[in-house]
Amino acid sequence: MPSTPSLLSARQTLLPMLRFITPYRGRIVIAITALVVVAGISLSLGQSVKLVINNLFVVQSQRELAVALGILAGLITMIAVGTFVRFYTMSWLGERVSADIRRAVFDHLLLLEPSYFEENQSGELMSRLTTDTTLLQTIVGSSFSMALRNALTLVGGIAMLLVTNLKLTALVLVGIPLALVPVLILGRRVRKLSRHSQDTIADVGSYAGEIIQNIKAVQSYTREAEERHAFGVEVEQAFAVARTRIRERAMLFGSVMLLMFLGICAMLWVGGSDVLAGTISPGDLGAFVFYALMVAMSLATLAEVYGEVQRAAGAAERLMELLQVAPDICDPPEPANMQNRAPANGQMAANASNAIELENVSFAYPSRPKKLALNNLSLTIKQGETVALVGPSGAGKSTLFELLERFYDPQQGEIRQFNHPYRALALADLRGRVGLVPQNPVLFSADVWRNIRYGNPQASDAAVMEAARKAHAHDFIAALPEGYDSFLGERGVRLSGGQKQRIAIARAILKDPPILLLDEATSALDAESEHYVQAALNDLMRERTTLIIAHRLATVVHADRILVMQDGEIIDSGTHTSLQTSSALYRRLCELQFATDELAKG
Ligand SMILES: Nc1ncnc2c1ncn2[C@@H]1O[C@H](COP(=O)(O)OP(=O)(O)OP(=O)(O)O)[C@@H](O)[C@H]1O
Repeated sequence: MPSTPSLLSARQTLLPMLRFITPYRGRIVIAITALVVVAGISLSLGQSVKLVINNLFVVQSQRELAVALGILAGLITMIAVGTFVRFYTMSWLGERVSADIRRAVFDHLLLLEPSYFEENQSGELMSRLTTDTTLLQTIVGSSFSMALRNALTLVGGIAMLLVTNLKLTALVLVGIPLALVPVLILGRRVRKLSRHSQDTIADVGSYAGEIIQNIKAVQSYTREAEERHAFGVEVEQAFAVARTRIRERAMLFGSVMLLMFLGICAMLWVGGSDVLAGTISPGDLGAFVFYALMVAMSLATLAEVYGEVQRAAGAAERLMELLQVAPDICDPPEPANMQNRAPANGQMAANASNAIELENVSFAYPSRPKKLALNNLSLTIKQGETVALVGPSGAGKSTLFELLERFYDPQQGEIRQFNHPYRALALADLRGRVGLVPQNPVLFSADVWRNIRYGNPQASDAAVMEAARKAHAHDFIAALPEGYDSFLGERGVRLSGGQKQRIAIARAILKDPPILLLDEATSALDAESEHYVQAALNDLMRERTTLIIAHRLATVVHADRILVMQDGEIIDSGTHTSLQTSSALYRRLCELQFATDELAKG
């Protein structure tokens, strides 16, 4: 989404950026002081050059030459020290500010609701977190101080030129506006191209990310050649954009150099003639050339830095844009006070007999606003009840779970938890009371301890092991190569489906929520796994309000109530026995879904 840079957007970008820089005012003052001192001393070097040349060619005195060189050496030492201080402080600032921005962006991302991530690819967000922040680091850490130093040298240099020789200065000053023309024209284009370039790189990243994640699918369908080609096209597109950008930058840099040095040649011609005619001293011409070179160099550097600033402005724009995305789902200004922040089982307030209520809830996913995933749904689940959800694929069972975790807000109707409307509850309170055991549990690339403790970070080792025991997971964990210290997840031990589920169940046991959302695995587990998972679930469900997306006969038979869903509506409810006579859809589902169970039973 390339945007046209405007003054307004620049201001909108820079203002929020200030909040990241102001905490380090002190260091900025130190850096700028060092910078001004160095620039001042550099400018005075011209006078030393004049002294050295005049002593050498005009006075021809060995002693005075030594004094002039001594002064020069002293000044150069001061420049070295000043440069160290400036360089260190500015680079420190660059690293610090980009680290702060990285953290702020990540912290902000964690607040955004899942639908944001459906619309924005993770690869692009990653690229913003890494590439864009690195760009900003260069700008704060080096480009900014380079720009400031060179701007100072430019102004000081022109002043010194004027003092040294008016006629020659006039020549240089004609060259400067000429050099500024390409800077302004090309600089603007560089900024636009830079944003485009970053976007295409992000596309490359997300493409590769998706393929790597799904490498098995690619290989099993032997689509390597196609993917290679498609990725090649992406990379070449990114290269083409980058090539245009660097060509513009190179032209920017080259034309400034050309114009400046042509100007200096013209000046040497005029000045050299004056020295030959005896109207100015060789020292004056020497100092003048020194200042003119300084002015030329600083102008060239400014042109280059300008291009970089444009690039970084693009990066900053994207980052600040991201920080300004307001989460749609967030805490209310004054959350309802639920007395027990995490009520233990059976300790609920006496009036909280309804654990979950849905009243005329209608919901469509933001990406498919026309299709109602839940249609005018009303439902009350009493505390301690076990309710099974059954229904054909696409009926809205998982959607109901998503709403109960408040990943989305319904467009119509209200959801309540223990008599409090969802929108009045703090998210941490609301989600703290709901435990989810998903069909495909997520394991992080961390050890077993951390994976189970995700349910409750404060839990002691003993509590983690106790939860694992209750989830019938302790024995297989103990048999892992490093027991509870074994790494799971992406780069760790691969666990079977049943084992993963038991880890997820242990996590939920540790969290100890009053409401439980269970999404049973559809894939058949082997008899032994099934037995352990079922035993673990039975332990977990005891004394909790439980809502299960059921795929197994054993589950529905034990449920207090079964809800039959179709097309986002609850079309029937009752017990297994009553539904078998009252609901045709339920009977059909039973025949289809539970056929395997019956088969297994013999
Ligand atoms: N993130 C999403 N964005 C847009 N539409 C979605 C999204 N997730 C689900 N849907 C749609 O919402 C409807 C309900 O889907 P849901 O996943 O709740 O069904 P389900 O009953 O859980 O089915 P299954 O048993 O196959 O998981 C479907 O039409 C589905 O295509």
